[in-house]
Amino acid sequence: MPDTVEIFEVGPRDGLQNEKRQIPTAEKIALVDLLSTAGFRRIEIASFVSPRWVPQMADSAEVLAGITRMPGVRYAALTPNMRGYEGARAARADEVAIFGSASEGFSRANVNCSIEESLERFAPVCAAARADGIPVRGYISCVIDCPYDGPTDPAAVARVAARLRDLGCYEISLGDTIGQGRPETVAAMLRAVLQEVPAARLAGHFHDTAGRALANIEASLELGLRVFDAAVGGLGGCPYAPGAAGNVATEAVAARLADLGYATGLDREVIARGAEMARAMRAA
Ligand SMILES: CC(=O)SCCNC(=O)CCNC(=O)[C@H](O)C(C)(C)COP(=O)(O)OP(=O)(O)OC[C@H]1O[C@@H](n2cnc3c(N)ncnc32)[C@H](O)[C@@H]1OP(=O)(O)O
Ligand SMILES: CC(=O)CC(=O)O
Repeated sequence: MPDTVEIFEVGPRDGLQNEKRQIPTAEKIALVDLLSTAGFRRIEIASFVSPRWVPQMADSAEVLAGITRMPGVRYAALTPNMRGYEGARAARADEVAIFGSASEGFSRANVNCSIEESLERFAPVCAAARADGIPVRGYISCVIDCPYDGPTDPAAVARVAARLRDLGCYEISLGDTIGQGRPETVAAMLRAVLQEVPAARLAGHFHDTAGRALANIEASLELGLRVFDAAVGGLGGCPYAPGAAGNVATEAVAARLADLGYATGLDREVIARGAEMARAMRAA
């Protein structure tokens, strides 16, 4: 039996959030509906953040209302605070994600508060989600390098990971937001985090800015990670992380995992069509 690796598709959220053209809601829904037939178990499609900060995600409730929900697929949404959580719950997101940072500079630029203040905002979100039976995923951005503060100390990532674990996140996704990781720096960061959180509750989230995302995924596989975030067509970036190029492309991760002998359960032909659709959305 081949070892199984899950790809968590984030294209409709992380992929599209940075696109300059306001993509019509119908196009987003069509992309999600296609991806829903590819075999993903989780797809991140929405973000209940300030529409002034991220205008592209302003139609998140309409996207959640318009998709055809595929049984067995969980549709996820980012929720930075209680207001975001209430929006996601009303729109029937199947799971939510809180998103913190390992670096103070990025925390301030992205969510307008310190790391500690962001964790204070997340606490009621996690409590409410627990009461509602909605799973919460946690992100940590800038786990390797920060566009404002420079290299990130692995111990800082481990500290935030422990806090997200204590808040009840079922999984913590480690974001190399500006794609500067190398296999050796990724391994050093993971060794620190693994002191606090087991590999079974971690995911890798690599941007391909420097073309090393696949090598960084391989380094993470060696340390036991079996979930990786990716975006069809390599879409993506963060409006508050200068230099953050696209997420690692889902089709490239699926191909590399197949070459390495891992099963993903994905239909690569559907993913290829999703990648084409994503590229057309970007080119329009
Ligand atoms: C690496 C990544 O890709 S992470 C994802 C990309 N980054 C993001 O999505 C971060 C976006 N950031 C934000 O939306 C903001 O920084 C916030 C909402 C998290 C915090 O902003 P703050 O200014 O500290 O919040 P504050 O509570 O003072 O509200 C500011 C404004 O946002 C609105 N707001 C606050 N929370 C939300 C929310 N969840 N949804 C919609 N609007 C909101 C407020 O009503 C207020 O509106 P106004 O400007 O019309 O008066
Ligand atoms: C929240 C994210 O999208 C993670 C990251 O890229 O830092």
